[in-house]
Amino acid sequence: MEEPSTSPLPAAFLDFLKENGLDPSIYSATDSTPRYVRLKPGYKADVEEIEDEIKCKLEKVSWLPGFYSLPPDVQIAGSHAYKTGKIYGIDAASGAAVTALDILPGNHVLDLCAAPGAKLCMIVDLLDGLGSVTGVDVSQHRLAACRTMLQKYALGDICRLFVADGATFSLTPVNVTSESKFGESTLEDSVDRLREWTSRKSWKERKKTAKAKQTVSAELVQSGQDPELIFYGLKSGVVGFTKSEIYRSPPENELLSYGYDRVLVDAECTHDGSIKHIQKFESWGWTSFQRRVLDAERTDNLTVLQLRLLANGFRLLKSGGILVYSTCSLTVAQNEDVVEQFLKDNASAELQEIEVARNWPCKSGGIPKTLRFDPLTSQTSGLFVAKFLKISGIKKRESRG
Ligand SMILES: C[S@@+](CC[C@H](N)C(=O)[O-])C[C@H]1O[C@@H](n2cnc3c(N)ncnc32)[C@H](O)[C@@H]1O
Repeated sequence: MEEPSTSPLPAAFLDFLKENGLDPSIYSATDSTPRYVRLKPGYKADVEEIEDEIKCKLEKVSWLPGFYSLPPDVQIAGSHAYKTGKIYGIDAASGAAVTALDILPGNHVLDLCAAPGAKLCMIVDLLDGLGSVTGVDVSQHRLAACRTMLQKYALGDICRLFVADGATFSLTPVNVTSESKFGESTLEDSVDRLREWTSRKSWKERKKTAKAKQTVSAELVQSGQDPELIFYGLKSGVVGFTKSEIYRSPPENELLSYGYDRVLVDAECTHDGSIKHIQKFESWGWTSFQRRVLDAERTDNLTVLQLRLLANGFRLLKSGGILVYSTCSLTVAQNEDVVEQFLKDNASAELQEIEVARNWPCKSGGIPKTLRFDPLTSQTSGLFVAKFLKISGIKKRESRG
């Protein structure tokens, strides 16, 4: 039996903070950190009604359009507004990371670590029905939760979701090369074109799922396995295409023209910036916390994964496109060190100032232009954010003189 913790922060976590040079006082305001909701566009007129229902005022977040804060103890999950998708819970720092992407309607966006999907929903809202979103996650059950969320908020139309390893995912956005795709196919395969997505599975698929359930490791996609398309909306560019057209990986040089306009790499991390996540271990057990968060070998593997995710997301970005890298860890190893190594490896990556961040309540990261949100400074969950532009290598050398 584990000893119940008396301190708000367990000793093991304090050691972790010390080892990583992080000041524990950033968590001192955790109990008063508000919770945040985003109002689905089009429901502004319903704010008063929502306030009446949850018996609490929705305070506008002055620096983030569409966001409202609530006292931390207010429950929204049972409310009609939540159940009908008028509001959804998303931390303001997460909203900031999505805002940094400068999304424009019509953009083709890749979300490389998409589940459970709060940021993906916000991305879809910002696209206003134009463009597409490709969500990728290695975890089947987490991505299934993302699919449920898209359906609940009626946001699935322009989305497709793949269970895949984001470090090797290679599919380009839909529609961009649609003419050439159709051009390559023959009349014979018109019968194989994908129809509207349905949750009803064919006998073959049911058999495959049942088999996968027998193996625990099958829940996470294995490296080298084909991406599994688990959802697509009517306007996501999948309907009417054949599988081979959708699964076509273009040559590397085509990516500069036909890659994604925007890529979000909200990478897997130790989640140490999210005290809510850390506190879950109170019930899960601090022994598993040691194993799942603090283990040095796991952290080393994580930083390798983060760099691979970032590099692959950037590879899939078109020239002139924007990538945002974020983690809810506050360690230098998972943030600034990853960014530094990535910039060394990628001559066409230019770290960008996040212009809209001028009035955001956050600090600069250890590398100029990067940002750090923490509970004390920002009244949000902890988050690191870095924004990159993809330029041509030649231009970068010129601009450095
Ligand atoms: C910080 S969470 C993402 C949160 C999500 N962006 C959101 O806003 O709800 C990190 C995610 O990365 C996923 N992940 C871990 N390894 C991955 C990999 N190799 N490829 C893709 N996703 C991965 C995890 O399953 C997890 O869902």
